Amino acid sequence: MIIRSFETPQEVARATADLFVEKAQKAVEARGRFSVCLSGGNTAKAIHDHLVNRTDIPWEHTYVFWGDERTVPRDHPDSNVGAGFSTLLDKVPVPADHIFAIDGGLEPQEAARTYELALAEYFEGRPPVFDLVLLGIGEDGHTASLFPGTHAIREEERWVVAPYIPSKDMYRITLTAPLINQARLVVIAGYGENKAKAIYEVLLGKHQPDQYPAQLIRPDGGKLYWLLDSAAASALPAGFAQTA
Ligand SMILES: O=C1O[C@H](COP(=O)(O)O)[C@@H](O)[C@H](O)[C@H]1O
Repeated sequence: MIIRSFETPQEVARATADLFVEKAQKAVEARGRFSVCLSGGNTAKAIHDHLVNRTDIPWEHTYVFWGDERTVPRDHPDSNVGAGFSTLLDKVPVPADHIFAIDGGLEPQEAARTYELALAEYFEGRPPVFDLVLLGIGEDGHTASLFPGTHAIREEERWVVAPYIPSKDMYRITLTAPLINQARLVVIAGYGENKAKAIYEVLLGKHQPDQYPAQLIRPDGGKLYWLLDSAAASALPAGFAQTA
């Protein structure tokens, strides 16, 4: 695991975009395609702002998925898929048939099953291995839509589930930790002092994923990067995170 801290959120977004580009180029060189999973939230939007300006991404060989979605249609302001389009995919030349959106407008369990089928088809029945999974972190320690105290965090078999989230009073659709952990690279990006305590607990606290689900993210054979701004890293001991 590599933990880096940067002065500003902008630098976090730029560093994440740099890893995206590096991984995309290497994946296309090695396997002819790059499979990436996007996240939602403000952190994702800042990363997308950097990605739209890059001219060195092999978009025509890129395949796009999402790590989680809210149970709303794509044109709803809360939709992670909608935000992914408006902040990134509408602005870059990814072929439309390379985009695999979670359908938040469906009944939640059906949306989860439908996405599992889409993954099975894309990965030709083999366990999905994404080249890159981008994740955020919430101030309650959630990542993707793996929220504290929900059944999703104990899931060991399914690839996609649709838990009810009491703190949000809604269902979410989310990839599960075992699926995310098969990725070649996972990047958890976060900024803001409001996340500092959760980040400390995830990285240095007692192992209690039921309370801090981001503790479940430990890629099996791949790499994990935490990219934080100085505020998000402020509860970590000096020297714990590498500074840029
Ligand atoms: O609800 C969600 O929250 C996390 C973190 O969002 P942020 O706005 O604090 O960056 C996000 O990664 C996840 O995809 C989203 O659905």
